Amino acid sequence: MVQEKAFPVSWEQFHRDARALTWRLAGAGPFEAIVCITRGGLVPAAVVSRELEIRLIETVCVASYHDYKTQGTTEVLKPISEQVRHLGGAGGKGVLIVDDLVDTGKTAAIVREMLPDAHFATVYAKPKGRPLVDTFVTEVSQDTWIYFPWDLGLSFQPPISGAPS
Ligand SMILES: O=P(O)(O)OC[C@H]1O[C@H](OP(=O)(O)OP(=O)(O)O)[C@H](O)[C@@H]1O
Ligand code: HPA
Ligand SMILES: [Mg+2]
Repeated sequence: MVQEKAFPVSWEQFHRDARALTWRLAGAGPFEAIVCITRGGLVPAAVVSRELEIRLIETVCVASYHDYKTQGTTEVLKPISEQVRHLGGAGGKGVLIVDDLVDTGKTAAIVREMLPDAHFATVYAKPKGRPLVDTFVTEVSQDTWIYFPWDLGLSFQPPISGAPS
């Protein structure tokens, strides 16, 4: 899909939104562990784990967008450890899965299958992936590209009215 709109997020805004996610999750627990979907889930998982005082953190390593904005085959580079898979029964009850966003929902569908009873949380959601998420903070349209602070740098911005003369 052509991404027509841009949604740039600063570190401060991301921190605020990740905290807002934690407020929404407060009544959904208790959670014994967090499974963070790398790499995008690492930053919100750090904030959520701090706020909910969860110290058992596991990763599931999934790569889907190999080129900028272009989705390729979704690869699971590292699965969820047996220790965490067996918490609270085989389905993952009491486990919180965290990612930065859900877009098409492909990544979320793969990880959900690993732990069907876990609670799935993202900071941002696009309409296609939204049904796969239990808790999120902000929805953006499908044709919006979210620019995360760890992918950005300071650069010249042309005036909104057009290119500079
Ligand atoms: O809903 P989807 O269409 O599957 O897209 C969402 C996923 O895409 C991004 O990860 P990416 O594969 O770019 O890897 P990264 O987290 O290492 O940046 C993002 O962090 C989500 O995990
Ligand atoms: O909108 C997005 N922004 C950053 N990474 C992404 N991966 C899938 N969709 C997005
Ligand atoms: Mg990711």
